[in-house]
Amino acid sequence: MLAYFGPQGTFTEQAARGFASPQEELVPFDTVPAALAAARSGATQWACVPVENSVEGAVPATMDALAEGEPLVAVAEAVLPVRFSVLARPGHGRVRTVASHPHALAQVRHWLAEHLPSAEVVSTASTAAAARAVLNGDFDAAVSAPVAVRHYPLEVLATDVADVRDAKTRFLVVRPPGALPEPTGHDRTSVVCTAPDRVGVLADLLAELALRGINLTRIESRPTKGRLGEYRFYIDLDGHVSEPGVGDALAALHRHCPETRFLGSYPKAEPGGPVAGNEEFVAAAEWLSDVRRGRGA
Ligand SMILES: O=C(O)C(=O)Cc1ccccc1
Repeated sequence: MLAYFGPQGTFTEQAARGFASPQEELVPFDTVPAALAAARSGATQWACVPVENSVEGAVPATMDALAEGEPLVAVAEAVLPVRFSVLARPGHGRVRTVASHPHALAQVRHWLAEHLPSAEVVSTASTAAAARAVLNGDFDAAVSAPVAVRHYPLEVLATDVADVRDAKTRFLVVRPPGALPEPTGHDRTSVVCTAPDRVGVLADLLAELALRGINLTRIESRPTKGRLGEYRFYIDLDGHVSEPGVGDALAALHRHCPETRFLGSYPKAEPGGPVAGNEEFVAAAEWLSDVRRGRGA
């Protein structure tokens, strides 16, 4: 069973269908924390959640829920293009209210200003929650994933709506810690480090990656919600924890930030980006091991 951020008809459902085998049961949850809780408790084996968008950035609910509570580890990612459909009840009158997930609304602001300038814009928990609410008569229109019309009998007012062409959203499939996916040569590793309050800690973290030739693909900070000024750094980098250079770098991050949580090493959805010179790390580790055993110099 695979939990996903629902209800039925979200972009996340679309992403989850890409991972799941045809016989896998997909179970919708109305919030990201609820989908993750299902995987944590063992009610489902996995959970699929949105993590970031190329236009709006991180999905805070996912970031916070992965850094807190029982650990979960990503085993796969998916990147989906996002274009929206605007849906309304058949035979609707003037559109006075339009609803969607905040990430969706942020990506259609110009379209709304041009086509529905007087409509009140309302945030909902997800794009599909907005479609469901339109069906229930709570709002007049929803900005939804194109698949939503398969689940909710609504009229399509517009398709292919997006202020920014080629916007993409990245999703993760997570599960409790277990055997890691095998390295593929095009992997990503995610960690979250809670930074101790000292001078230069962020520079130290970045230097550990740079001096090993490791490509940082993302860094985000979020408050820990404990003390003002206390932050977590979410770091994504190219490579797999089983590679010596990446493993070395993660150990170094842990030395700087004892509160470092491993969030997974998994194949990248879109291969590319420089790969660190793994062979040099392997050769250096073998050389060191020989030296230590008195077999080399
Ligand atoms: O609400 C959804 O459909 C989601 O899966 C989250 C989301 C919202 C906006 C763009 C991409 C994903």
